[in-house]
Amino acid sequence: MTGTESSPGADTALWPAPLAPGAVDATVTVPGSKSVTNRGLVLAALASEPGWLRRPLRSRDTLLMAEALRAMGVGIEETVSAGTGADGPGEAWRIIPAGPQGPAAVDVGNAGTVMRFLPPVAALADGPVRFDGDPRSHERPLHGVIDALRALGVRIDDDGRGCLPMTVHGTGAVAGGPVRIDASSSSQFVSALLLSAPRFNQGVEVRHVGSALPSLPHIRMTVDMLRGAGAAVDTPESGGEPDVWRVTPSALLGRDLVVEPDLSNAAPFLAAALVTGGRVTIPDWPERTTQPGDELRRIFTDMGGSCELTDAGLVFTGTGRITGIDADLHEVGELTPVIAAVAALADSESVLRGIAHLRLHETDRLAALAKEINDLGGDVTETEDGLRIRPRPLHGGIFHTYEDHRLATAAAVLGLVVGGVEVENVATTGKTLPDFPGLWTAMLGAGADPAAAAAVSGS
Ligand SMILES: O=C(O)C1=C[C@@H](OP(=O)(O)O)[C@@H](O)[C@H](O)C1
Ligand SMILES: C=C(OP(=O)(O)O)C(=O)O
Repeated sequence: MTGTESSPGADTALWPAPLAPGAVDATVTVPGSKSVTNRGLVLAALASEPGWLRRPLRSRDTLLMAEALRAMGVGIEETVSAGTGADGPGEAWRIIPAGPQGPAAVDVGNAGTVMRFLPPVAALADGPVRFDGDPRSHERPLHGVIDALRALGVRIDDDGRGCLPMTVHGTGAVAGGPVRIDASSSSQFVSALLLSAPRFNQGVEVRHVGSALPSLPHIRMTVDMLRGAGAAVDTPESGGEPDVWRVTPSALLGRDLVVEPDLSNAAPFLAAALVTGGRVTIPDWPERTTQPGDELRRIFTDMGGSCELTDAGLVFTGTGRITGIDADLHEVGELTPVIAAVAALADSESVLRGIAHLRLHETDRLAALAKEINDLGGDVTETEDGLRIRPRPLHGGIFHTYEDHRLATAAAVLGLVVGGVEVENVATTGKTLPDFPGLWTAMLGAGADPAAAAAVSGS
């Protein structure tokens, strides 16, 4: 497998988003979590014994992570497990730790998790590791990781902008110790340092200095998974200082981990129930999780739906009525595009706050959402830290996606109830969601007619 085989490239093809034939009523099995899969791969690669990842996400971001670890000498075998119950049947990856070794070359694509989580791993390699990726990877911030590793004694050659491309000159060991970083532009800086820290000679003490950290649930996920692999971690929530995390040096255990469904990628499917007044069931929704997507239960309930966690999974029901919200999405920023799409279809204004850092995601998500929804007749304005969305009747047209998977799924939600929405480069959803168009049309069943949407737009 390679990460590049599902690369979105500069695809300008248009996908006629299918109109919903009526109220959606479907069960949708959502593939595994990107964030859990990529943390699981890194921790397994640094462990002192082999481990398993079951039901891993197989998408561009996770295949790039696997390829990069292989390039550094880690063994990753893909098997199909025939077991029953929680551990099978299904795909399972066996990870055999080795190295890490250089020289190696890593293609990060546009995966934040790969470009941020792997430089500390490369610092432990016994040779140089070159990092490069999509053009957008040259613009996404990496200074928190670069500056921290340099402060910990690691040599890095870059062009001085705090971004890719760069080469990390691993020497086989990292001293570790205390480090201060400004992670206000991405929580992934903190997660990156913590994930490799058990293998640093002195572990690490990461102190965030700067304005508020985004995406705290993702840092909790990092801590939770580190502890699951046997690491000792002190956090602000476990009685430590605010904005300080400490990891003690230790061996990491090889785990047998079942990856939860990607709850952020459940967003468009739940939104389909909300905007069509239908019902969608997502099997295997965890009772407890660190995934930010769990907040969808509260957010989409506030927007007019209702949900119940049953033995069959999360059952989410819409009434057809959609209410605007005033919400701080600072901790759950990756949910924004789909929430913005739903808000554009609501019966009252929405204000989405606390998400200025989305300007540095796959694309400038605030600018892109405002432009694309407005081009369909909407009224979206950018605020200093988010979006103000005043619902207006929308019409069909091309929705550009800027190689951003979440822009494409947001457009599909609009297309359920707005005739003639055409989504540019829907293949970009492959960053985290394999075969999104297939899952989407299966959800809509036989009644969905993509041609109808294409006909309305005159394409
Ligand atoms: O650690 C992770 O797995 C992620 C952290 C968040 O990044 P930021 O803190 O950069 O927003 C999130 O948006 C991203 O999709 C995944
Ligand atoms: C911001 C995201 O991804 P990344 O891991 O590339 O930062 C995202 O998936 O919404």
